[in-house]
This record gives sequence, structure tokens and C-alpha cells, in this order.
Amino acid sequence: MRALSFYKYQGTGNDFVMVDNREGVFPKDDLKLIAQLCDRRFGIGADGVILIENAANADFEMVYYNPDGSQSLCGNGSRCAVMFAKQLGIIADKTDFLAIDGMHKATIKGDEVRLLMNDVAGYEQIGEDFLIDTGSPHYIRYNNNVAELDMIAEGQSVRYAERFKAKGVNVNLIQQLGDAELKIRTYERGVEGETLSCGTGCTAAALSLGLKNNVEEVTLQAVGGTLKVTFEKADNGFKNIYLIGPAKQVFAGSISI
Ligand SMILES: N[C@H](CCC[C@H](N)C(=O)O)C(=O)O
Repeated sequence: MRALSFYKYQGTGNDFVMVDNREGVFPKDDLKLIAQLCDRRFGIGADGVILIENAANADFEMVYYNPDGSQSLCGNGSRCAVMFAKQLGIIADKTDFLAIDGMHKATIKGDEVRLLMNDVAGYEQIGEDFLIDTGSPHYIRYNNNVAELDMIAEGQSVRYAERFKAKGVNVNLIQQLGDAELKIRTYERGVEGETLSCGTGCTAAALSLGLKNNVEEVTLQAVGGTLKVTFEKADNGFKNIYLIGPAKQVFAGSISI
């Protein structure tokens, strides 16, 4: 057994175990360990694990794992990784870092991180619903009262449908609160449950509202807090997409692994 130092961060209630892995000692192929670290009773408890690693042509690389060990882009996790990199002294208040979907820029102002997402080229409309990939795939469904819905049942009905069951999909229930404001609940693949917020999901939801009307700045009320997304329409999709919101350290610790 050895002691693993970690930091716990959260971005609007989407929470992560953060590890400084610049020495490359974390056992990345140990998916049982990742599941255990995320377990809210037998481990630390989190929606994912994030490693900060050295990168040849970037300030750092963030490596994200869902609790089931699968990997994808994590928007809130990226924002927390940026704040963690500042805490480690790797960056000051701006950065160019590498994630699974390529390079990202981000800036820090107080406890707020402004993350440049990659451009979104295209989307699919399925009846009244939308399928938009913002670095992770998101199914968007509008509803008049998302608070009363059974998120697990609604989420699993889509996530395990024939089309999505192999690779999974994140499922977002959206309620329009105003011309440029949405309420959002998210069932996340790889967590296989509802999270209090999903950054790539909020981004996809904001873009779907941009498709429905002419806004280019959307406020999203997630269960765990408020995020803002700004964007510009492009020929076949969207560009200059920013995910903006708080990222905070909750505690630091050490766990025997
Ligand atoms: N569960 C997602 C990745 C994390 C997304 C979410 N935590 C975010 O903030 O974007 C997936 O496998 O597609």
C-alpha cells in the first residue's frame, strides 16, 4: 500500500478527485482504483478522476476518467483542472492546455474559470430533441417542468436505447426559464446517474437554444449552481464557445492505495 495525495475540487457541484501526476506514478490502467476513488462510501467520492500531467506543447495535459473508467471531455473538470494547475504553480491566470479533444485556452478571474470549448460543427435534430457533441455527446430534450421528472428513468431510457447503448450518451432535460435562461438536469454516461451539473451538457443545451432563437449568451441553472455559455453561430455549427463558471477546491487529502 502507498499513500496517494489528492485534492478535491468542484465546479457547480460536479466534483472531481484531482491528482498531480507530473511524475507519472498514478496507475492509469487500474480502473478498479478509479472506481474506488469515486465511490462515495468506500472511497473519496466524486463524479470523476482528473490527472494533471506534463505536456510537450502545452502548459499541462488533463486526463479525465469517468467513475467507470471511460474517458471523454469534461467541461467542468477542465475548469477545475485549470484552477488546480494555478494552485500547483504551473500557470498564473491564463493557459493553453491539452485535453482528450485537443488544445483549449482558459483564463482565471477570482474563482471563475472561462474555458474556450472546441468549435461544434453540426448537430442532429431528432423530432423535438437535439444531439450535439461538445467534446462529449449530449442528447437534449426540452420539458416544461424538469424538477418533477424521474431523471434516472428518463436518462436511462435514452442512454440504453438501441442507438446509444454501445457507446452511451449524456442526457439533458432542459426547461426554458426566459429568452436566454435554461434550467438543466443531466444524466451522465460513465457516471450512470444524475450529476449536479455537466459542463459539456450545459454547453450543448445553450447551443440548442441558439438554434431555436437568436441568443448567443445563455445562463444555465444547474442543480449545483449557475453556468454561463457564450458562442457565435458559424456556417454549420458554432465557434468561439466559452463555458464560464466557478471552480473551487473543497479539501486536500491522502488515501492509501
Ligand atoms: N460523463 C461525460 C464526461 C464528463 C462530462 C461532464 N462532467 C462535464 O462537465 O462535461 C461523458 O462520458 O461523456
